[in-house]
This record gives sequence, structure tokens and C-alpha cells, in this order.
Amino acid sequence: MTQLWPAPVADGPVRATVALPGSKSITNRALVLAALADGPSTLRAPLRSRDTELMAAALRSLGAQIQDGPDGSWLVAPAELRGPARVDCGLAGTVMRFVPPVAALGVGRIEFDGDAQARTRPLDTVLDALRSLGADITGTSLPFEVRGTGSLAGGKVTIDASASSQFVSGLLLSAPRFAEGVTVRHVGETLPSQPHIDMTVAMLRAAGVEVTDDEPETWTVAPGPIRAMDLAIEPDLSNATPFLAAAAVTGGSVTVPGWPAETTQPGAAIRDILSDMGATVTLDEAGLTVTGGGELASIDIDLREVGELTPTVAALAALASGTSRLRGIAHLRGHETDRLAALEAELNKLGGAVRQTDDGLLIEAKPLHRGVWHSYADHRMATAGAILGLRIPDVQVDDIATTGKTIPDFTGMWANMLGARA
Ligand SMILES: O=C(O)C1=C[C@@H](OP(=O)(O)O)[C@@H](O)[C@H](O)C1
Ligand SMILES: C=C(OP(=O)(O)O)C(=O)O
Repeated sequence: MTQLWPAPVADGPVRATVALPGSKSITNRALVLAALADGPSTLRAPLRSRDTELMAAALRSLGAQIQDGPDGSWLVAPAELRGPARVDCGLAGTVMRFVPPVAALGVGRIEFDGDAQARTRPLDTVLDALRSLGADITGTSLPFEVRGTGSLAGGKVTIDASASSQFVSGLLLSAPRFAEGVTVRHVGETLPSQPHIDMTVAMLRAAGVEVTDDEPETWTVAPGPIRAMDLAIEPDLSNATPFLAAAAVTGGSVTVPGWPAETTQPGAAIRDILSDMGATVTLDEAGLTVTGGGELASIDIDLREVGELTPTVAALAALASGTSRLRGIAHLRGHETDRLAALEAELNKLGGAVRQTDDGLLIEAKPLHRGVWHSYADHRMATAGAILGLRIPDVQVDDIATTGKTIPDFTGMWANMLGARA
């Protein structure tokens, strides 16, 4: 076990303004598109965290130049893609699913590996798809090797993306550079995180790529150039959720400035979730403000489109009244950890009454008590522990540093939020 972090208790309503770093999902898509583009790009206010630094390192190792700009921006200059190279995926789904198609466009041997837990995350679908589109790849999970020839035929492929939307996004992002582009069709169980696929489509179109998505669960990307971009990256709305939850569970008020009025980020769904649970949510020129009042109400919700909000919503549900039901999230068993098992185990250890269902969690709110909250190397498990600790004295979160996957200074931001209480 790593050092334990004593989660601070809020000794009153939290009142703060919390500025969030950039979106992981937008930053890592932008890095891939910029590395494949027809000229140099500028990414402004990108997220600088483990997942995005790993993405930048992966693309650099394949030849792209990614340098620091004057104001924390990233300047990306595409170059010929070539091995030999080693790509460390860490535990980042976006790196392990978005970079193999890029590598298949390069020349030479490109080895992929990642954290021990990453080796069990689903990956075969994207590797099999690439093979059927003409790539030479050994293996079905990490570690594996891509032997690039400098081009990829592309064409039509049918996949089962029920384990992760990132299989689709990964294929689409590089597809403008495949000789024939790509048509990806999803068949099989339900498709998770559709808004993340829509984000991919929107970013491709913004880069001048022709994408057709009129038919349900079928996407066609035409071959052609990817236009270089000058992109300001929005704050990460999913990472905003623990801070907004802090307002809801303490009866306080937290504002996240720079909240986009329109966005492709699925994390925006937290507005309706918190409002359904009884908090007041307003969006104005100051940003998004969540104000908590009395006790939070339970919720019955399908989180299929926003699975990454589950740990936050589970923590809220555990502190609400009544029984909450979170549905549509069987695929979370293949996230950073098996999130359904992890939430069930950790909440029950604190005295909760939580049970896994086929596709989610039943959470009966109970008085909770002190204890160690395990993070399982999962940034969102760690932040869920922090939310609980606001109300339950003496919760200790193990491996709080794992929040660095997507938030560079979570503990500092959390302390500032609590310190700002006046
Ligand atoms: O494409 C993306 O940026 C993401 C897609 C989703 O993955 P899954 O579809 O595997 O849930 C989401 O949970 C993840 O945090 C980020
Ligand atoms: C599922 C997540 O991450 P990844 O991009 O590694 O899949 C997440 O951030 O909640």
C-alpha cells in the first residue's frame, strides 16, 4: 500500500471557485490529429497530466515534434512516422487504443506496453480491426508489436465496441490517412460512451475531414488531409465533477469558470445529475455553479453515455438518502480497474450497502464510517474517496497520487477549495 492521504473533512459548506485544467479526451484527440496533420498546430491550454504526457511521448517516439509553447501550449509539428520505437501506454485507454492505428501508418517495429493493470484492459477489438484493414500486428493485448510498412489500406470493418467506444474513436482518428479511409460498423451489445464518438467525429470535421455518420452505429471517414489546427482546449468537465460534488454534499457552492455553453464533452451531464439529486445548478458568465441545499435525493440513472462519471455519482449516491440505481455500465469492469467491483468493495468496507447488478450498482445510502479507501490505481476511485471524506471523518485514501493520471495537482486543488471557505 502506498502512503495514505487523510481526506480532509469539510467543517462547513464549501464555497470556492475552482479552475479546471484541460480536457483529457480533447487533448489526446488533438495530439493525434495534429501529429497526422498537414502542417504545424498549436494546442492551447492542453491538459498536462500522465495520460496526455504519455500520448505526447508516444507520438514523439514515432517522429512527431511536440514542444512547449510560451504559455503552456503545445506546438505540434508532424513528421514522417517511423520506428523502431517503444510506446508506454501507462494505464491510458486513449493511448492504447488511439496510437496503434497511428503506428500502423509508420515504418518499422513499434512495441507497445503499459502498466500491469493495462495488460488486462480490452484491446483485441482494435488490434483485430487493424489487422483486417491491412496492418501487421502481433498480439491481442498489451504488450504487442506493430510492424509498419508506411501505409495502411483501410476499408470496411465490423467490430463489437461494447467494451469501449475508444475502439471506434481510435480507428476513426487515423482513418483520413488510410489509403481508402475507413467504414466502421458496430454490431453486438450496446455501445458505450456514444458522446465520445461524437466528439471524435466533431474534431475530425473541424479539421476538414469528411465523416458520414447518418446510419446508426456506422461511421465512414474519407481519405484526405487533416488540416493543422489552432485549438483552445476546454476545461475537463469530468474532472470538474468531484469539485461540484463537494458543493452538493456540504451544502456549499462551487463555481467552475470557463464552463462551455456548448460542448462535446459527456461530462456536461453532471448538470442534470446534480440537479436531479436536488442541488441548484446555474450556468452564467461566471461559469457553472452548483449550490447544495438539504439532503441529496437518490437517483436512478442510465450512465452508459457517461460511464466515467460513475465513481463521482456513486459517492454522491452513498451520501444521499434512499437507494440509487446506476445502470448501463457493465463496460466499467474494463476501465482502469473493475470499477463496479471496486466501488462495491470500498463503499461496503465503510459500512455501505452496495451491490453489483449485471450492468451497474445498487447503492443504499447508509451511515458510513472511517476506514481506508483503496484507489486500485484509478484516478476516479481516488477522487470518489475524497468526496466521501468531506462528510465522513477519518477516511484515508491510498495512492491519491494516482489522480495525476488526469489532474496534475488534485490534492493542492482540493486543499485550495477547502481553504477558500470563508
Ligand atoms: O474516448 C475517450 O476519450 C473516452 C471514452 C470513454 O471510454 P469507454 O467507452 O471505454 O468508457 C471514457 O470512459 C474515457 O474516459 C474517455
Ligand atoms: C475510463 C477512463 O479512462 P481511459 O481513457 O483510460 O479509458 C476514465 O478516465 O474514466
